[in-house]
Amino acid sequence: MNQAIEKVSSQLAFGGQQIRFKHQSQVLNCEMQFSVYLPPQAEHRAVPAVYWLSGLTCNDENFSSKAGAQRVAAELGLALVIADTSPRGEDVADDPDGAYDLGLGAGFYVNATEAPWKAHYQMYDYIVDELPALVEANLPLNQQRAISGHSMGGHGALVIGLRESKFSSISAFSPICHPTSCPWGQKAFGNYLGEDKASWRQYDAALLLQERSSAPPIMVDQGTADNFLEQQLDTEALIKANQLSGSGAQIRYQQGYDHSYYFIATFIEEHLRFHASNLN
Ligand SMILES: N[C@@H](CCC(=O)N[C@@H](CS)C(=O)NCC(=O)O)C(=O)O
Repeated sequence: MNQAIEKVSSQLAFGGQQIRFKHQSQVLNCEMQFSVYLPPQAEHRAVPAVYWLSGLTCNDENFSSKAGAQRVAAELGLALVIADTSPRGEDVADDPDGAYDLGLGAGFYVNATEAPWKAHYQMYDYIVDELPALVEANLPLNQQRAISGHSMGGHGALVIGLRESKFSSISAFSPICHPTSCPWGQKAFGNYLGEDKASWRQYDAALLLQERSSAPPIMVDQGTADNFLEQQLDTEALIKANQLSGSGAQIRYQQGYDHSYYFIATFIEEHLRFHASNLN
């Protein structure tokens, strides 16, 4: 899968480069964009990468412009690989009513099995296989990887990190911890995966974690003033799964923080230092 990537834009930041690329995705069957921060160290050697998965309504630019992650990534010599949240393009299926929680901007990091979604919505394989192969073939990255994300992307990071050994540590902000039992998850999985709920389990972080006897290092931060906490995120399910598995995930409530990028910007430094300590 050694395909070409084309630079769309590039800015200098903290001595490194914040770059946006586009490419034709074989897995998603459409043109995609993603962003990469290359720290200054990447001029001289291949560096490890933290993959970032964003939440509902986002593309690759929310994190690059709002999280303020570049300063610490430059210090630690970490690349940031920032993905989009769904396939894109005029022929890509979307929610018929234009809802924000299904279709464009809401791929949920699953491989859809149901029409009309399955033609493009293969985000699990895109993040696990195509994107790492693409960036490692074209950019000065070594094969050391960590994965992180926010909300729907926190769900994606936990699920992918628990299932795939290629990521050495996992972190999440405000993740959707138990999507098989919340409205966002049930709507998305019902559409993308169909009514057979057995197929949903492979994409539920709480269910995956409780079945594990060990897991990679995990750090989760959840704000107590997050409007989505009660109805959608179910951090308590992840805490119970962590106790059942004994896998030692750090799951922290942060008093007074909400669901926004101000929360992410506050704690991203701790997450990047956590990943760097596990990558080295
Ligand atoms: N639009 C939705 C919420 C969408 C939302 O909060 N998206 C989060 C991820 S779940 C986000 O990161 N938004 C983009 C941003 O803040 O830049 C609503 O109004 O209920």
